[in-house]
Amino acid sequence: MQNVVLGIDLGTSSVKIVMLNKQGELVGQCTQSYPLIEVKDNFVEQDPGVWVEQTIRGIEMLLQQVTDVIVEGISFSGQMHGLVMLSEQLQPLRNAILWNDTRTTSQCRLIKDTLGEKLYSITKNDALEGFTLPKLLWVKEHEPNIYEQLHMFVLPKDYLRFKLTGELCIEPSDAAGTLLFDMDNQSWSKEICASFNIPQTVCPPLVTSDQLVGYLLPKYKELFSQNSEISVYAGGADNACGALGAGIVNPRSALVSIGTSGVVLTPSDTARYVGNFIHSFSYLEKFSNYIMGVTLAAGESLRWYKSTFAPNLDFDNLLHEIEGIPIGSNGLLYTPYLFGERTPYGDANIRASFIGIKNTHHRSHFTRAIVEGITFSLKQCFDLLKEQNNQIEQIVCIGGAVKNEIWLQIVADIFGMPVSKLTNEQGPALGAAMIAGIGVGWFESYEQAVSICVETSRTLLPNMNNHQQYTKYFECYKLIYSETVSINDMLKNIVNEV
Ligand SMILES: Nc1ncnc2c1ncn2[C@@H]1O[C@H](COP(=O)(O)OP(=O)(O)O)[C@@H](O)[C@H]1O
Ligand SMILES: O=C(CO)[C@@H](O)[C@H](O)COP(=O)(O)O
Repeated sequence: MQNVVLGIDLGTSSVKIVMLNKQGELVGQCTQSYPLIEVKDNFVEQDPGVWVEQTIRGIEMLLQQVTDVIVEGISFSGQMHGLVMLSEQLQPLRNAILWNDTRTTSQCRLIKDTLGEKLYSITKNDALEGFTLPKLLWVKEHEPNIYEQLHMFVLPKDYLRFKLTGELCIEPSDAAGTLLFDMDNQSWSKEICASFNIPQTVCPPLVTSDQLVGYLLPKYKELFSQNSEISVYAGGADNACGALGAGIVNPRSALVSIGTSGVVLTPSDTARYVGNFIHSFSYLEKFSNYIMGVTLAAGESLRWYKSTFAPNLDFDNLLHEIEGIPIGSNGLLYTPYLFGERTPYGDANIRASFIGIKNTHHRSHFTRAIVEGITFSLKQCFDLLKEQNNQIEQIVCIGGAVKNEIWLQIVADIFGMPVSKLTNEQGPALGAAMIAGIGVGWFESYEQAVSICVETSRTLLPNMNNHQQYTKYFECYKLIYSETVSINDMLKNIVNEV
């Protein structure tokens, strides 16, 4: 019998559950997928009930694989910003509206016009379509009968935790992504709530990430063959947990996460507005912060491309064919703007392009261009973070894409820096398990948890010849946005007219 904790990461494409022991070893892991509900352009939703069902299914599967364990605690990580609206009976009033849903451009304009400079001084962020407040205002405007029934909103992992414990709360790393949070005071902003006539009672109670918030409800505890209670700790936003799970605890390192979204993140001493659509959010410890750039459709670009043009191949076979293709895909460039883009453009209208197609290009050139384009987009984020933090000397890469070493080498070559991968690339779920480990008293601090649980498995060095070639392509890549922005605006108008 060994004692373990569980980390549950409610990702966009799937829930990942890991089981961690006190020595920092993963003794089991399991993934369960769920679909996006894309009702129309710019609308991306999920059914919160499915998150709960798939999590329970995942726990059951994990307990079949790994027996003879006593689970001491559980904690959570989750996709950020998603709006889950609860009625007075604490039932979801509609599907969750996700972080990559960009229907809220006019609500973002309203937020900027109403708050002016206060938006930046209070939230330290721009008003972006993916954040939670614009979503609330969209529902208020377009579905007033639903908005009237709102008792409280929560974010995805907070809903899942609520269903498993009966306790409702949120913690600063996710509250920071709502645009209703006062970053300096680490509290809900009375001023922002009042500006939009939002009663502060709809904001969930704030706790800290490693705080004990309740126990697993009896009907779920029955899944585990143990008598002792299972303690539940709040957890954090997926990018904060991913950074913890990757050992990013000081500004000398940066995280590159390539999941559905792409993220480049580095810790920051202060909470401050940066500009260029760099996000500035709370990390897991009180008054700790990070800054990050986000590519909306990173892994999602490859998923979309594979399902549309190579549905019968798995990711490994699809990516295998890019090995023989030259750097720059023989002059083919891709911009990953399937949902619009956050950093550095903050533009929900822009759409993806392939530029430079010629009759000698085969599918494998397109596949390589997709991978290179996603990575160029992350390099743009990285360059902006470097302007803020010139101490970065180490990059750790996590997320689904890390399964492929060809892609990881492309990251090292485009960034021109060594890139490390971890023994366990499930960064956010590991980070959540580490929070549970701190909660149950196994680890004294986040730093100690990192030293026990995080292990680099391999560091890929950049090929500087390749980097130089990529630098030329990168200069072309950066021009595509400004060259295509007005075409995409025209196209949007035509589509809307038809
Ligand atoms: N074997 C693989 N090789 C390269 N990329 C992969 C592989 N498997 C999955 N991916 C990429 O990882 C993405 C999913 O990453 P993941 O971290 O699970 O996302 P999320 O946390 O958003 O659910 C997929 O969309 C795909 O682009
Ligand atoms: O919106 C953001 C960050 O601001 C996304 O990074 C989401 O948090 C989803 O993450 P993944 O599911 O892609 O890991």
